[in-house]
Amino acid sequence: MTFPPLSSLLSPPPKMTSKTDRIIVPLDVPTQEEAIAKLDQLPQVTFWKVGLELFVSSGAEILHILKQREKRIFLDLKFHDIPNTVAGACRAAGRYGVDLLTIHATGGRIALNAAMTAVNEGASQAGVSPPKVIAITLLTSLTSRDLAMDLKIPLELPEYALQMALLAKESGLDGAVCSPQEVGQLRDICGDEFLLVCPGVRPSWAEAGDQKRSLTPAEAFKAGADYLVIGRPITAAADPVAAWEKICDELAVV
Ligand SMILES: O=C(O)c1cc(=O)[nH]c(=O)n1[C@@H]1O[C@H](COP(=O)(O)O)[C@@H](O)[C@H]1O
Repeated sequence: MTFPPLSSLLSPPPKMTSKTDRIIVPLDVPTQEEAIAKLDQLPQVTFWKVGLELFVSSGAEILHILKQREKRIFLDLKFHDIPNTVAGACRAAGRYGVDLLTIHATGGRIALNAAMTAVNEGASQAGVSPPKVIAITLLTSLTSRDLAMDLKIPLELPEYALQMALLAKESGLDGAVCSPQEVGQLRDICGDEFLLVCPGVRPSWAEAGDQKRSLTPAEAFKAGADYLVIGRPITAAADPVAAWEKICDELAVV
């Protein structure tokens, strides 16, 4: 008799979860104290992202704090290195018992394979569920011009993002990170089981900032995103609670 993986018991699949539980808010702050202040300010947020700024400045303790509060955790460290180094980092990250972990697809097939093996080893050593591992396709701050002129990639941007997602899928990853502008195409081609997480989401009333390929939250879900990452429109708003509620209200009517 086979049992479902523990991770699927802990985190219901996106299609069974409300849209607001599928919004991930990043803790893009320089100190643990500021991160805790955000958690206190927005207790209704169920899924938080810990990224490079907070993890490099404050370490892993914030992960334990989030677990104590029964939050889901996206550990967004965007690993990008040779296979041996990526595997070592993934083995360590697999021990934390987080829900999502990022790695750059451009690390290549061998690094992606090694990441999956290592994350499972780390999780089983620690007796926790392994995170879903998702690949960065093309950062949402980049434009078609950047791709062609600076990165010298001779593909149209949507085609490049798709190829990176397919590489991740063939390498056994659980999903990909993409902009909302590419998510529809990736959903059609990669299928319903492939997890698609979209940052670069902007309500119509929010500043774009450094995000270059945005859609609104409603448009991003409609196009096929499983999860949205929405930061500054909420966290940098004059009233973050009001901004969160406004986004939830806008999603409730679509
Ligand atoms: O992996 C990510 O989460 C990520 C990938 C990407 O392509 N673009 C992107 O913006 N992100 C992250 O998503 C968050 C977006 O934050 P805001 O631009 O403030 O909404 C940041 O924490 C980024 O690090």
